[in-house]
Amino acid sequence: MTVRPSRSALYIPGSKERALNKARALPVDIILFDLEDAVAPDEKDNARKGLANALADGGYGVRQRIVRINGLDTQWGKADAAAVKDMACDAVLLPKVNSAADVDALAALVPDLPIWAMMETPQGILNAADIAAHPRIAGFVMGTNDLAKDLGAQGRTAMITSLQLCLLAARAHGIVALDGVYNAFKDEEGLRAECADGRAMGFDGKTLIHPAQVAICNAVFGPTPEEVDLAERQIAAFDDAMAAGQGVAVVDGKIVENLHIETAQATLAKAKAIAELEAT
Ligand SMILES: CC(C)(COP(=O)(O)OP(=O)(O)OC[C@H]1O[C@@H](n2cnc3c(N)ncnc32)[C@H](O)[C@@H]1OP(=O)(O)O)[C@@H](O)C(=O)NCCC(=O)NCCSC(=O)C[C@H](O)C(=O)O
Ligand SMILES: [Mg+2]
Repeated sequence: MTVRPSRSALYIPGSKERALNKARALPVDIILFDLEDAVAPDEKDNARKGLANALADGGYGVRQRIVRINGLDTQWGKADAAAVKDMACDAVLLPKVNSAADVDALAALVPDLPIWAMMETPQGILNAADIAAHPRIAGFVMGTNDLAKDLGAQGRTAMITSLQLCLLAARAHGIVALDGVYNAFKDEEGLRAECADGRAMGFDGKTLIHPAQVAICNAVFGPTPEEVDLAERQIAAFDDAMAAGQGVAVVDGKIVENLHIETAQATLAKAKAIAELEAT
């Protein structure tokens, strides 16, 4: 089983040279190089050029490099799409995706790169299944700030239906799903709780805005030693049960069936992939 960890995805403003440099040494799984909301209108053209140069210089190691462009309905979107084709990146992230037709429009301009979709508009959420089914889509990124704005909503509870609709769509179509950002970047306990909530919902990881958030996010979205130990014991107990002609084992007073073994194997595969990543 091949697994690519997607625990932490850090936004880096494409216009901030120091942040672009710092990211080369951060233990983050995904870098979201931003040309959209983190870049002021007057800086857009310079940010596009500076980002292309930073990516060409390299040094981002095995981290997945994803460039968030401006929407194609903005004055910068088409130039971003044209530029991203030649950038040394792994995927392109389209903001404010409303429909699969929006993905078609970018796919026509950028023929080769996988496309990720920001899920952050009411229309986009309602069309999540169609968007996730698009053959070029590789991942969803929740945009909870824009969504809260458009819904006139406040707080995590107001996001739950939208988060779950996107997760259902992502799981139905086998793509990655990343939770939204936690804006209070100095509040470690609040971040930890929201990471745990996102993981419990089924997200693969969380988007971040500051390097100080990376360690907590990686820890919460990675399997704990206890989870690895349980997975190993479940697999061993199930193997013994099968050898004895039984289809069910019992571990820690709970039944273990084939479906639990699939989860246990996924846990071990994720732990192995993280260990390999962290050894590089
Ligand atoms: C939030 C910040 C503006 C804070 O910046 P700053 O005051 O510079 O923080 P620090 O002084 O604590 O920084 C310490 C060092 O870390 C580097 N740094 C800071 N942020 C980043 C980062 N994101 N990536 C890499 N490196 C970073 C600083 O350069 C300092 O380095 P050094 O001087 O060498 O020690 C700032 O963190 C920031 O701009 N964050 C990103 C904001 C952003 O990207 N916003 C857009 C994405 S969120 C969004 O749009 C979600 C979605 O669309 C939605 O709708 O919800
Ligand atoms: Mg947004």
